[in-house]
Amino acid sequence: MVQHISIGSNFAGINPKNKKHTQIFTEVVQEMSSSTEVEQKDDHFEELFQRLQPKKPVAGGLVANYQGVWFYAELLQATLTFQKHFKAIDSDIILATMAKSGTTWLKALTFSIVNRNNHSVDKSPLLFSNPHYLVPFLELYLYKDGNIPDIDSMPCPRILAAHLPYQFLPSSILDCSNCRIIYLCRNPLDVFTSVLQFFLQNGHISSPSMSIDVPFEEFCQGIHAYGPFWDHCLGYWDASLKNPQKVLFLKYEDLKKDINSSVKKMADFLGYPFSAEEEEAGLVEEIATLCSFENLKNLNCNKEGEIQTVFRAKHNSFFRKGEVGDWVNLVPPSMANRLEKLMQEKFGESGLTLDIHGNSVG
Ligand SMILES: Nc1ncnc2c1ncn2[C@@H]1O[C@H](COP(=O)(O)OS(=O)(=O)O)[C@@H](OP(=O)(O)O)[C@H]1O
Repeated sequence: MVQHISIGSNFAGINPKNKKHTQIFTEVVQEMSSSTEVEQKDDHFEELFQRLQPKKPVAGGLVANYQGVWFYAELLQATLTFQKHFKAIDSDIILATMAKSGTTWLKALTFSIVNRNNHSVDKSPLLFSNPHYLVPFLELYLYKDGNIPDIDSMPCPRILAAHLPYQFLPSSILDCSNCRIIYLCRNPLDVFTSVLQFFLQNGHISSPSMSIDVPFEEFCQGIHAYGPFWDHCLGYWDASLKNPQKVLFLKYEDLKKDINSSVKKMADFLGYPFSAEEEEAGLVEEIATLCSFENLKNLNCNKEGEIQTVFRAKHNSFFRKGEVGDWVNLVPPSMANRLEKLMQEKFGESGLTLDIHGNSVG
């Protein structure tokens, strides 16, 4: 069945004060993920997944290792569809993260920086729409269930997101295009903690008193969606060293420490630098405040509702604590030391360092 929709709505023309218009944001992206061309379900996929001998980690569904990376079946299928059909164009902006590394924040910031001439901060669509609709996920959302979204009709620059490792991005992103990639990395203990809390909040694991021994062991073995964690970071780290014009490597902890400098850095990298007048008028700070945890968490559009990606997630579950070092409330020091040593060993001579105690270095 081939069903095309045309996405005529230009985000720039939408008035976020108008309730009907703000729904368009959500609906455009929802339609893109559901009523485009649908790829026939490949009977061989189930067979392929079973051949990979999937495991059942304590948290989340079955995962299988495909080309060195752990995937849920639905994710792997969506990734293969994405790789096959996505055609990058030069103006594309790809936001890449390991899950729970600050993706929602990165989406809000990038959307605001790039669209600042289309909407003033007090009329931002972010005030009315969860960031995951404004900047949709590729493999998790747009290409899920065999969908082939009509993303050619998305207004440019298209800002899109993926949790995929660098080498899993389609070749048109990696080789053929000048599109930019921003990668946001976060200390692995906070990632681990955030993932478990997210699963709990969304009912993907049931017991709040569950021991963390087994999920922690699995994390240290790299057995979790998109894992291993260290390969994910290193792929983008190496790419950012080889091609700094194309890949910007950021750390969550650095954003927390100095958001204004980070906003300016992102804007420069993306080719949307702030003018002296904009800086004087305080636009950098305005964007930082708009996208701050406290502001986004308290908006109705983020307090209510849920999004159906490959998984179902409550909007409010993307905004939990937003702190550096919250892992101390979950992970004992002996485990933290183990992970710290593991990271040092895995990162080796790469030059990448993540201070798991929360202070960003390197
Ligand atoms: N604006 C802002 N500023 C700072 N921190 C923020 C912000 N928005 C979300 N968060 C925190 O990011 C964590 C969620 O990670 P992701 O957004 O990557 O989740 S997801 O991968 O998109 O599901 C999650 O971290 P934890 O609080 O540690 O669980 C969120 O609270």
